Amino acid sequence: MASFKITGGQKLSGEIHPQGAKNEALQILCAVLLTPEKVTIHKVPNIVDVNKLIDLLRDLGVEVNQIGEESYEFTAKTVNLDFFGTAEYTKKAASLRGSIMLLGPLLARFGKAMIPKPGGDKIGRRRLDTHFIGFQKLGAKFLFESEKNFYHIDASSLKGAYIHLDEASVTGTANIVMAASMAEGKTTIYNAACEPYLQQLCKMLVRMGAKIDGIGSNLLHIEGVKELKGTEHTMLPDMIEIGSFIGLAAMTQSEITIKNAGVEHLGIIPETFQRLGIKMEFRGDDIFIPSQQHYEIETFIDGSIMTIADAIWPGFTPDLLSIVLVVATQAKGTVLVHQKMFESRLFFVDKLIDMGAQIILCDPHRATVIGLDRQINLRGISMTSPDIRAGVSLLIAALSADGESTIHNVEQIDRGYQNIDTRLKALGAKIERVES
Ligand SMILES: CC(=O)N[C@H]1[C@@H](OP(=O)(O)OP(=O)(O)OC[C@H]2O[C@@H](n3ccc(=O)[nH]c3=O)[C@H](O)[C@@H]2O)O[C@H](CO)[C@@H](O)[C@@H]1O
Ligand SMILES: C=C(OP(=O)(O)O)C(=O)O
Repeated sequence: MASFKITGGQKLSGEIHPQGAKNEALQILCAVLLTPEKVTIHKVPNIVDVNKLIDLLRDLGVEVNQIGEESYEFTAKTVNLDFFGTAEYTKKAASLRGSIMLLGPLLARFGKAMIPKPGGDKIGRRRLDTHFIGFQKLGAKFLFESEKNFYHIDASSLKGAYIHLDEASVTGTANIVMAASMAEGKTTIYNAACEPYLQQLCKMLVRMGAKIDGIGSNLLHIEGVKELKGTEHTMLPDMIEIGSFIGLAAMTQSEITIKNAGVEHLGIIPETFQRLGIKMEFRGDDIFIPSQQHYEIETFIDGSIMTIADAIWPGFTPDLLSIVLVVATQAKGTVLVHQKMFESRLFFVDKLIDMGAQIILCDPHRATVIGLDRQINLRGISMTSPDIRAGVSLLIAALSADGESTIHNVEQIDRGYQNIDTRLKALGAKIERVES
């Protein structure tokens, strides 16, 4: 397990380039299985989860060719379905969440697929009903081997259907869209998730020959086609990284420019940080965050305490709530952070409390943060990163704190942030990676 040793209290400065979006990459990589033709993908982030998925594609027989630092060609001419039966598949597929999206394309193209219970962050219950109910509506048969935690799906042919999703699941929508893109006839998906990741996936599928209407909304109409062809795709900048960098700049009083941030795709993210009082300027497609000694959390119009809650897109993504929470610890004012989707994502606040933050964990979903307005600095401690976003929040807290901190289990952070220590060191951060 690797750790970061961090000496806090340094102001950072300079430019940072966001990586390609992790959660988009996981969808796009699975989609290469939909065609025997070559798919070229750019801005592929070099992060653990994405590299694991590329490895899995290779194991499944996909020809993988890295043609640049962040660019790959994938050709799924033949796919080795026997690999499903191997212990290696079980081990690898179970180690990340994104592997669940192998199912849709495999079902569409080969009529069968199987997967162990996927991994990903342990942030509460992460059910998969939406995925399997959707496949069943398209005519697939579904079997769950509970002793092995293994899901099997079979469909001699998929037929278009009307599907009202029980919840707007991000990966569930991606899976069903990919399966429906080659099903016979028309599929309607209502209550679809429409995060930029999904908009990007749908646009890519359309370039491959799919017929999809309603992209960007929660009502998708898909007319199945017999085959899909190759294409080229470029990932958007990672909006969660961008939000993390905005929070990092404010918390450490740093002047940072986030280059080529894809501002038009960030939805309500910049505005949410602005409501915490953080100043930023949009310079073309860059976001400039000036060094700020103080930032003051707004109240609602009636003077009541601000609540920041997650919601499905175009609401505020749950993946940035941990960052909002940590940034609020040094703001002036009070905010209620309400994590509606996941029930174990706020428990990391006990570490922030140990560092001196004023937080009341009201229940597993809600935490009230009373900002210190820099009257007291956080103090460095030793801690363990419980999940990817809490990990980065603790890193931000440690970079702003007095003294030294150690963050263990930084593999969690590496799942989603490309060379984060090296990139932050280039801005002046004091971080040392210690392998043990
Ligand atoms: C690999 C990947 O892309 N992971 C993302 C994906 O996970 P993933 O696709 O696994 O998450 P889902 O969208 O399925 O659901 C997330 C959670 O929200 C709940 N839920 C969802 C929809 C809804 O209308 N109501 C509701 O309560 C679900 O029960 C679940 O607990 O989307 C999540 C929600 O944006 C993000 O946190 C994850 O980073
Ligand atoms: C929860 C996340 O990832 P995953 O779904 O891969 O666990 C995340 O990216 O914040």
